Amino acid sequence: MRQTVSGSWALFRLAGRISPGKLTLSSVLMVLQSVALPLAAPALAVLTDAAVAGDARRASIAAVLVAVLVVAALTAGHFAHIFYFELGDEAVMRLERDLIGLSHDSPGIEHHERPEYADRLQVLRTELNRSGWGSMQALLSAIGLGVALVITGVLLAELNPWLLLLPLAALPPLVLGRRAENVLGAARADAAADNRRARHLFVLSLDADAAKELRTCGLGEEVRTRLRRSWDAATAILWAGEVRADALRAAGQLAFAVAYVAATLLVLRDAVAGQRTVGDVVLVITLASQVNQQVTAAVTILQQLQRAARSMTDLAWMRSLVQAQTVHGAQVAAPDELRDGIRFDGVSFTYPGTDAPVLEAVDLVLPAGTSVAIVGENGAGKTTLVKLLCRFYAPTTGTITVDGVDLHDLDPVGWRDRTAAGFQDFCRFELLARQNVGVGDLPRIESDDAVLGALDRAHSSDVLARLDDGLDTQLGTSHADGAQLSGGQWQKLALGRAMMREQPLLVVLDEPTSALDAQAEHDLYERYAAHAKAVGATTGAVTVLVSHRFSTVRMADLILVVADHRIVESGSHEELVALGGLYAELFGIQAAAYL
Ligand SMILES: Nc1ncnc2c1ncn2[C@@H]1O[C@H](COP(=O)(O)OP(=O)(O)OP(=O)(O)O)[C@@H](O)[C@H]1O
Repeated sequence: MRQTVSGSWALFRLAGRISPGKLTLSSVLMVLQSVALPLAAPALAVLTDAAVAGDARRASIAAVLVAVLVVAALTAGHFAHIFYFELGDEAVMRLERDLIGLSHDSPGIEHHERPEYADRLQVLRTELNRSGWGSMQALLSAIGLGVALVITGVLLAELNPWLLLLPLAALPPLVLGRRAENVLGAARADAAADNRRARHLFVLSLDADAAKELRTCGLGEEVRTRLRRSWDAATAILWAGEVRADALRAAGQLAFAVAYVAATLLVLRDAVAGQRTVGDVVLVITLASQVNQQVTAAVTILQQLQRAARSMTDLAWMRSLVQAQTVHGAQVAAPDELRDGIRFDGVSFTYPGTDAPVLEAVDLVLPAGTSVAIVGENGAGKTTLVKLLCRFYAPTTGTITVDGVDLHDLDPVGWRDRTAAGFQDFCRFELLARQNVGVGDLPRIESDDAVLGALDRAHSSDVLARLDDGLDTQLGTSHADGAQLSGGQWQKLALGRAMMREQPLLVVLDEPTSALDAQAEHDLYERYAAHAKAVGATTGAVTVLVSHRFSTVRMADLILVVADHRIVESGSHEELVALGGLYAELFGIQAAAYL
């Protein structure tokens, strides 16, 4: 309950920040809508008594009042809707902007890879899409409903205090209605397998690709028979569920009907005894039916608010997780060039939320101006090493220093500006071809010379030859006239992107050539090796390459073999082959496979 209150309050404050005027106006209109009907009931009672007494003037005034209140009830909500719809839309946009900020504004990516973060993000995205302005409606309705319940309660108590028990009688239809929903949900779950099978068979029957095999195997009738059987089975389960659900709903309504009649009789008895008027009987009849609706609305609104509050709490949790990664305090600017290189001293790393260390007490030196290859079996920790170098994570223990400065004291933005990176899971930016590559160095995104140079360094210029408008070609399926690229072509552009920065201190290539064939990768890395030497000579850049292809790896100045959470071997290709250890074994296996 505390979460619901604090979450609702957070939502209310958000609406207030967006537009205090719209919030006030829609709150007033919602309260008006909610109180109009309960207030119409006593007006109706006065109208009835005046009519019975033959007091035309009084009856006319009461009739006008009833009409005004009923019109207010019908229209105030409509006008409120216009304002809270805008408020809700703006709130969703702000929350989405918050989410985007959470995704991008931290130097690390730890939160992205935590299952709890991913779960909450998934729920939040669904909730924002699904409930949207509905949460805002629930919030404002709750305010109006609260006032309406108080008014109804006072009027009922004034008639007879026992009538305050009426809201309790509205609970059986509610509880049994929920049970009915569960029964239907269970029926839908039970029918899901047959439903899925039927849908699959239906799609199969219409599918152009399947048409050939269905004909050659003579499966047309068989598919139809199975489809009918699956539909029949699913429908029978759903039908049985519907019947049970309807019976439960009817039982609930019957329970309220009994209480409703009892309440009416209670006042009717007093009226017969002359203690109450006919108008009071009309009043109880009107209010009692409203109580049923109010209790149902209250429970629905409460559930909506609980969901909205959970979303606000999740968002706050995600915000605190991301803020914990935010760097505070003075930051050292990235050096203009590397003189010594990058050192790992006793670096251990365990992914947050897990127990097993991926790296343990790693000591290594990546000398300035060298190309370094990292090899090891799947899951050995190669990408983890790269992520630490890119400063996506902090080591659990130990330090990584860049020319003697702790990587975590370096300004993260400055370090990223001097990092060029190509990853296996690259992005497919659906932009113009020039921009797709140019985003690798944002200030030069529109520079043809820079983009063409990067593509050349990435050995990827051939992709342009196949694009109708060259660098001006729109890429991607989200555009009607967007060029469709193969996986390898997208990857080549991504490689070009990684080559955009001309003065990097760190070049990282983490299996960025998985969609290319062995020869293409080999040719490419020959270029990379030349490029690495060139930038190494000017900025002392370290080029780090992760690859499973030893023909490529052997070109590196230094090869690191990762196994058992450590660097188990390091040296040049010749040194490691001569050592006769794990590298020599892995190299031998791959060389034999290519013979
Ligand atoms: N975000 C994460 N959270 C928890 N564990 C992770 C995460 N990412 C990787 N791991 C684990 O860390 C270990 C090392 O993973 P890493 O991706 O560094 O291996 P790799 O050597 O690059 O493997 P591959 O050659 O298959 O790409 C694996 O056991 C993996 O399951």
